[in-house]
Amino acid sequence: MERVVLVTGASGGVGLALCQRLLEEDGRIHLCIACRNDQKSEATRDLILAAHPAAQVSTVEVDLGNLASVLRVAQELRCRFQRLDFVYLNAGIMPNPHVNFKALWRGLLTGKLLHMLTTAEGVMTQTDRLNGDGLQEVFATNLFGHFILVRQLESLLCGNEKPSRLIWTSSSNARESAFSLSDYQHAKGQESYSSSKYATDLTSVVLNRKFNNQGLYSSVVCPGLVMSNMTYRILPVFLWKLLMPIMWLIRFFAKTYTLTPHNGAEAHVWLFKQKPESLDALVKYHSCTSGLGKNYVEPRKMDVDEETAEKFYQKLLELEKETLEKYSDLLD
Ligand SMILES: NC(=O)C1=CN([C@@H]2O[C@H](COP(=O)(O)OP(=O)(O)OC[C@H]3O[C@@H](n4cnc5c(N)ncnc54)[C@H](OP(=O)(O)O)[C@@H]3O)[C@@H](O)[C@H]2O)C=CC1
Ligand SMILES: CC(C)=CCC[C@@H](C)[C@H]1CC[C@H]2C3=C(CC[C@]12C)[C@@]1(C)CCC(=O)[C@@H](C)[C@@H]1CC3
Repeated sequence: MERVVLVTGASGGVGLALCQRLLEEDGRIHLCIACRNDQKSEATRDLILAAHPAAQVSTVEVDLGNLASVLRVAQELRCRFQRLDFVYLNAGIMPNPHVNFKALWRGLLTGKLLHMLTTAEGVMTQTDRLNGDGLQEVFATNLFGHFILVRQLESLLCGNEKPSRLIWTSSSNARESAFSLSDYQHAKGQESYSSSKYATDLTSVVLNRKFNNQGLYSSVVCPGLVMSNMTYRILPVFLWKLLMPIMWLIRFFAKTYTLTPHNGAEAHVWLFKQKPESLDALVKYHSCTSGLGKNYVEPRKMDVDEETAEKFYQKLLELEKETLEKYSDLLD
């Protein structure tokens, strides 16, 4: 029986490249692409089929920043499939980004420039806002919508003959100092993206602890710095055009400057081929590209405190309970 693979954020960037690369690895998979609306789904499906005419590609529509939409798509997936083998939790946003060029300059003087260029630590801030569910938009889209999706799909992910896999697109921008248990949605700070990605790392660690014995394994990856819609929105186009030659040069020093979505999907594809039992739940798998363009994967231990992870998970469960009460009419 063919493996069923669900990819969120499949309409562009890393998600679309991942879909194409997965079909190059195994043309027999059933690929289910999740996009925000049916025009995007159809356009994405057509693009994928143009390169892989014999592929089995189906579509679902979900807005991960809208809990009613997440509950509806989970119900639809439960009706359509008996099992999901891989779920790539890849959709993500970084709204209203602001780059602090002075910090980069200071980084140059203090010898921290390379670290800043690869993690954006101290370089980037964002302005977040509340979404229609009354949640912080970045937390809701990058993490909580995906968390609810996973929980609603438990019957398709747990207790199968073969293990099922969750693969979260996190980031090397995930930082403990941007995250706080008392403000886990990051309403008060200006690093909502970093906080949401750290929260993703914590969630994956706990999901492994809770679900490995039911045959569900979770991993986190960082695609490296990829030029995608998300990154292009950070600076004006003319500035990116000026910076591009420098970025290609930086690649000789910074292996996480993968730059293209194809390269960025390296760790995702590598994980597709690994036995889950051989993976380390406390490791993030980074896509890397050498100066000469060779792709490879680098495992790096994550900076996560397991006690904080457990406390955060309890908070996610409380928020989940409130959500399910609010939307009880959408549940079976
Ligand atoms: N680019 C980079 O350098 C890095 C990216 N990442 C992560 O990689 C992932 C993919 O990003 P990337 O490919 O770069 O960026 P893109 O903006 O190209 O892709 C983001 C994808 O997420 C989808 N998406 C956004 N919001 C929602 C939503 N509310 N509901 C459903 N889908 C949504 C987008 O759909 P739509 O087309 O409708 O907008 C799009 O398909 C993200 O999680 C990002 O944080 C991590 C590290 C570095
Ligand atoms: C390359 C030069 C000389 C200037 C570009 C400055 C910034 C625009 C750039 C430096 C570090 C970059 C970076 C990201 C975005 C663009 C930068 C801030 C990310 C935050 C993109 C999303 C991620 O998840 C991170 C892994 C990236 C980290 C580095």
